[in-house]
Amino acid sequence: MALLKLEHVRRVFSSGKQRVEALKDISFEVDQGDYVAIMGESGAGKTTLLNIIATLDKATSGVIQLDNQDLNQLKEQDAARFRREQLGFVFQNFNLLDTFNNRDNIYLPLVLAKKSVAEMASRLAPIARQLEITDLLDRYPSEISGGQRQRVAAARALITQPKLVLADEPTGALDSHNAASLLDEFDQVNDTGQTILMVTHSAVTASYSKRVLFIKDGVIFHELFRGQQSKKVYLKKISDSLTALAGTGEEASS
Ligand SMILES: Nc1ncnc2c1ncn2[C@@H]1O[C@H](COP(=O)(O)OP(=O)(O)OP(=O)(O)O)[C@@H](O)[C@H]1O
Repeated sequence: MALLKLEHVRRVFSSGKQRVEALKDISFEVDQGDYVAIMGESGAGKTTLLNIIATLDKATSGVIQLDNQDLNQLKEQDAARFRREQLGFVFQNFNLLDTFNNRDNIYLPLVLAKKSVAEMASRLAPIARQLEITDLLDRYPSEISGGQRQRVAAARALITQPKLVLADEPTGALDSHNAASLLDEFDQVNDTGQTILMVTHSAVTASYSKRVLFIKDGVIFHELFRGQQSKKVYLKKISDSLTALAGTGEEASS
């Protein structure tokens, strides 16, 4: 059974006479344990889609369900709690609080959920080991590298044991070495059964996923599955698909 289900999702932004149909008709399912990358050119609707799944925005029409719960029907106060308890977020710019040390940054969602210090510590230990940040926990975000900061942010996303991790350009601010090491960690996290949905512009980043959805003008234009292919072959197919995607845009506008 699908963990996340979208059916005919549409999002229209209107202000005055202007009307933008950011998402026209999006349907897809994500099973538990899947690792899905969403790609598409600027303005394709990726952020809009991620915001709707994150309950930060509502669809104009259509159905969005996580674990059979209808997200478009959530009231704002329930949505805040839903986000805290069911979702983990990893952003391009880390979004860590500079006045908190790394441990307290990671604990924050559990503090909001009123968990005990003992429980927070016992949850953190294995995650910190896996992400190789145990020795960095007493330092502040300003005292560690970008790659390490993103691993701290990943720990904060995972510590609530979310049903779904949403990552928005998680490697966008990282050099290729740090990006590769973060994505290796994501792979291991996914191997433990954690479901991940990631928006990225990078074909290399997307090649770590099990499946890529390509969005164009608010619809799903194309889909690739990694299956048993090597990462190299999968990466080539992702790059070719991006070229085809850009090509159809040029044809359409010429
Ligand atoms: N609040 C808004 N009001 C009006 N139009 C909007 C709003 N937010 C997004 N749009 C429009 O919806 C479309 C999709 O935008 P979206 O931000 O989802 O694209 P994207 O694929 O994430 O782009 P990028 O890769 O540049 O971040 C664009 O045409 C954008 O201008």
